[in-house]
Amino acid sequence: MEPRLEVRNITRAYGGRAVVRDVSLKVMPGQVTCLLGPSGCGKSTTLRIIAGVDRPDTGEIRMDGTVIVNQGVFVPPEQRGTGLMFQDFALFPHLSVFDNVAFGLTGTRTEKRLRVRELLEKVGLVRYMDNFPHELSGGEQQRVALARALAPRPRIMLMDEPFSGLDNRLRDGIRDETLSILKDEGTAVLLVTHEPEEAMRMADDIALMRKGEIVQQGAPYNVYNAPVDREAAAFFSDINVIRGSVQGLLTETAFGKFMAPGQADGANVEIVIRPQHLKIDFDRGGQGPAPSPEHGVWARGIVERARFIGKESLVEFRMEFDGSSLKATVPSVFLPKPGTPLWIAIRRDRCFVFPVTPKKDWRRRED
Ligand SMILES: Nc1ncnc2c1ncn2[C@@H]1O[C@H](COP(=O)(O)OP(=O)(O)OP(=O)(O)O)[C@@H](O)[C@H]1O
Repeated sequence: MEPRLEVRNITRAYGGRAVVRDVSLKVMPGQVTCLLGPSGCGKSTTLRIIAGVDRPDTGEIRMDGTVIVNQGVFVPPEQRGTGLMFQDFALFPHLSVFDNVAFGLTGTRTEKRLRVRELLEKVGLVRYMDNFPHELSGGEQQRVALARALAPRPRIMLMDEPFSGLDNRLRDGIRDETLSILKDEGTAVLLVTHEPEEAMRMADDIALMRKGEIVQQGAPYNVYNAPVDREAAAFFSDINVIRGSVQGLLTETAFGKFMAPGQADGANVEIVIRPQHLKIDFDRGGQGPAPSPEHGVWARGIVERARFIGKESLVEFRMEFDGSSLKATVPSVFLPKPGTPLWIAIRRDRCFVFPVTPKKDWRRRED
């Protein structure tokens, strides 16, 4: 199938600093693709280039196979068939809800009326048709903005952090509602967000961006469960990191041996594991549980802190073998006292082994 949108190798620099580097991505018809990454990584610039309000220095963009941007071609924004929705959704304050939604529509009066009604029914706001934006709540205004953007049946919706201005309590509901309307309309969507939870909730496909580059693109399940590197893993959740060096394709650690395929002897590696994939067991008089193929060797840690964080408990340990700290999450309420010795094992099927990279927290804003 032909992609609805295909971006090929676009780059963009401001004042000599590259903010979009060789970005390629595809959005398939009817699919929601999330461009996910920390603040400042170049997501909005990429979206602006696709919308046509900025131009790439190099690269090409195609819509349904037709070139809309390259070195010799530049289709103006209004001819691209894109719908736009931003955090600041800016309805026209002097126009009624009906006229806001009808704004970009062409056709006869009857055709326009039918389309506006259809969309206002979908977003559940027919009764506010004659009201003005200031008479609506933030969530309702958001729904009008969605109806307005969808009214001319765009080939693709470009959405830049459209939910970040909304109250936390409203946000999940509005996200789900928006997604079902987008799916119902069969619109392809490229949605920019810095929130992994939002991307996991909305996307059929996630393009993970960092420092101007797409580092991984795939289904949410794959991006979460098969991250390309430690930073990609850390972008979605807290992680634990255990270090080791490789001998004969294996890394020896306090938790036993781990496979390190493709790594040379002497290479330093990091074993990355999410807190929900640590196993905890009781001290049993200082013996701990016996090793098993699934869990490998158990290691003893001392509880430093335990907190209930809603649905699960987060327990922090100081490990006896090297004084490092590890975090484990446990479903429901499990609040051992600080100082309690417990044993920890690692789910072998859920850890990732990566070559050592310099330490950096990608959730922070990039300079
Ligand atoms: N018109 C511009 N002139 C100069 N620098 C710019 C311009 N637009 C963006 N930048 C810089 O490019 C980098 C990427 O910005 P961009 O807005 O694309 O990032 P982002 O990932 O969308 O971040 P955020 O979520 O904070 O908007 C930033 O360092 C920003 O300061």
